[in-house]
Amino acid sequence: EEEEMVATPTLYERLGGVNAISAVVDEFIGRVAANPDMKRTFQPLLTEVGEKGAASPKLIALRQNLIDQIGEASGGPQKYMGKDMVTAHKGMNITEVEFNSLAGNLSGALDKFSVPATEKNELLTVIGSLKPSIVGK
Ligand code: HEM
Repeated sequence: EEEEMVATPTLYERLGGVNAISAVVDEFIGRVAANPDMKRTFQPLLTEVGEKGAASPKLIALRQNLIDQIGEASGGPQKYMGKDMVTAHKGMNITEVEFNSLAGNLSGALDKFSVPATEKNELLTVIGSLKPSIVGK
């Protein structure tokens, strides 16, 4: 009898690769920008985007960092080159309420693209695991 060697697709592949992840990140950023809970911490970024629009270097860097971070964390070829999560959020004193509000924006972005529950929960679990490095730093 022949043995079938079928590789289990990575979360990255099941999400649809870099194009699908980029679309989710763009939707996520739009939701975060419109979320009143995010105003406190994201004001400097929002101000720069107000001045420079889509050419804002902060916005461009954050978008790329998020694509790389989600790509790498889900098993894709990307390499996250941003700050570690503690350093990136140091001094912000991010609360659990703010963290959960942002996670809700990611969840909404995944729903917008009809990402199935299995993949959605896997990604939210990966992101949720970063909470101790982000809240209260
Ligand atoms: C799991 C959840 C989160 C992830 C994966 C995440 C990821 C990131 C990444 C990759 C950066 C860029 C780091 C760099 O510049 O090298 C960043 C910056 C930042 N994060 Fe988060 N973050 C999360 C949660 C939060 C929350 C809950 C808040 C606020 C309520 C927040 C506020 C910020 C702000 C204000 C910046 C700086 C943006 C700028 O460049 O102006 N983050 N985050």
